Amino acid sequence: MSESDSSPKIQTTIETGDEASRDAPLDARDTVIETRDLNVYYGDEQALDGVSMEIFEHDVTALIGPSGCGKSTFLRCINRMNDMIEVCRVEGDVEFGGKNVYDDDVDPVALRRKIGIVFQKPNPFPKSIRDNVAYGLKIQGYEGDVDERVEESLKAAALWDEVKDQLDSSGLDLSGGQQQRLCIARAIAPDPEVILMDEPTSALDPVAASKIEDLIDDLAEEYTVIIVTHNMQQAARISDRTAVFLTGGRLVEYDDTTKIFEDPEEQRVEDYITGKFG
Ligand SMILES: Nc1ncnc2c1ncn2[C@@H]1O[C@H](COP(=O)(O)OP(=O)(O)OP(=O)(O)O)[C@@H](O)[C@H]1O
Repeated sequence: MSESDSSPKIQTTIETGDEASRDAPLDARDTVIETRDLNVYYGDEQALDGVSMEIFEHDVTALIGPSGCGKSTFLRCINRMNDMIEVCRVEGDVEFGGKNVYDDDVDPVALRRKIGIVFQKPNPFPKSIRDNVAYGLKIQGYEGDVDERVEESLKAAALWDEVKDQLDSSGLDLSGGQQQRLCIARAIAPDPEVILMDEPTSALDPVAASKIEDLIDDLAEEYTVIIVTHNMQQAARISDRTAVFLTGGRLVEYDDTTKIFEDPEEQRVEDYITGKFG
């Protein structure tokens, strides 16, 4: 059986207690993802060192830190994108909705529908706009109205008004910012719980980047968003909580974004944020 036609093994609903929403105070949000003592190696090189962290529902969580400190590695562990890197070895737990995503009975393809990912460089398929968004739906054997879902996803990605009359044109003909929103629509279509974003605006001009930032705020009404960014102003602007990774793949401080940027506990974090290194 191929990965794509196997039935979803990952739990697809998250047990939440009280009605959680973006309006809930930060300390009242439910845990969606929890890592415990996560260690990741590429061959002999350790990229993450004992990372234990909870991600909360409807949060925008920013992962910041200097180059090579393991932010992208951490992000890719959450939906098992690191499985595709042969030399990569993961130890420890990554729980999503209470289930360890590294358990043998978890289907990584089903997991990636629940935890979508958007990369730094927009990477639409060389297909029509419609087919780009419908791609995941077709793989999962979606039984609803595909065109309706494509429209909903493009609306949720703030792209519908710009492309509704050209759904059969190639996704590659769009501008960089539009291509990135198309990739966001593609991630949204299978109805995920979590959207991972790895520096989603760093390849875009400031206007296109600002549109994506606004969109992230809207997306958090519906989804949980985890974003890697090198741009500290961006982290401060758009995130609820910020995790600071430093050299050696260690999570050094994780707190409400305001606390991290205004009054961090760790001198090293203050030094990093104020530009003393990094
Ligand atoms: N595919 C890979 N094969 C081997 N080593 C890797 C691979 N990907 C990452 N690494 C190493 O793991 C460490 C962490 O890299 P990672 O890309 O996770 O850091 P990062 O904080 O996201 O960096 P950046 O901000 O530059 O994107 C680095 O030393 C990097 O060289």
